Amino acid sequence: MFHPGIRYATQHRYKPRVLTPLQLATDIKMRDRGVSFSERQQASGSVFQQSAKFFALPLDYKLSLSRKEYRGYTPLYSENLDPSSHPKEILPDWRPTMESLIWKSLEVGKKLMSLIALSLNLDNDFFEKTALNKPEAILRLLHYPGELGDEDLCGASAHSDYGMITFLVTDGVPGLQICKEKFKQPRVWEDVFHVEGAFIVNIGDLMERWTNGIYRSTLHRVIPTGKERYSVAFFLIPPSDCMIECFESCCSESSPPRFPPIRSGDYLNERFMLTYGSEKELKCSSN
Ligand SMILES: O=C(O)CCC(=O)C(=O)O
Ligand SMILES: [Fe+2]
Repeated sequence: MFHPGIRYATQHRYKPRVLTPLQLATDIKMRDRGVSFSERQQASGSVFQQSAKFFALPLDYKLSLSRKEYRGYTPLYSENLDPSSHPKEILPDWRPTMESLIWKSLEVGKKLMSLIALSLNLDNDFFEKTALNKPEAILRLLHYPGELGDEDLCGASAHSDYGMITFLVTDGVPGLQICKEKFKQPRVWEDVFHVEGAFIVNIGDLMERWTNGIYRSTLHRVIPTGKERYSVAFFLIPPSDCMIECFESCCSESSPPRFPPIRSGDYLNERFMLTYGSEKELKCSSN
């Protein structure tokens, strides 16, 4: 069954937009969980096939799946649209392909979060019992058409992701960059190299708040290279009623909490509003 908290979104990317990461180019071995390297490659390979088929569909059809809240199709030059139904008749393999990637990514996410919990002196199942017991997850398929020409066009402007962690899979076309020292000027941008079969892992802003900056969300962006590019981002987000408050192990008298406690859903709504500009459209579900 499709988890009610899991969403997928499709997006043509061109214009600057706000979204997050600590970016570790990590090959997470799914073999441990019974998923082999080649199965994982197959899963992301068929996701890219479905993604390309989707973005090649007529615009009218894609617009019929326009974004509601943060789920659905967002056309070029807009952050205002998304789908209420799935392209099931036109792309019969769409749903199983996406669901398969979502569930596999969730398994990897749980495993990674248990290691992060240990590093913070928390029980290894801390996140599994709290933030991951009913997680929100968004799978976002991105398509960067690749034409250059307008100087203002940018793949994705500098941002950090909002949630706990993000997994990124790209088709290998360059463009993704990170800035390791986000508070220093001038910013130094480094290319993130493609590693076949690996996830790029971004730490999101909620982890930065929870850990008082011990896990820092790293600034990233996508610059246009003139080449068509596809990527898939899996955002792992705590349920909206999850309270994000500095962990005891991450603060002390000399290092007091830098961020006030906030509900995950409130934080996300704030950020989505800044990105998309309309409260009504962006309200986070509170399931
Ligand atoms: O396309 C990419 O590689 C990055 C996308 C991204 O940063 C995002 O969707 O938040
Ligand atoms: Fe991002």
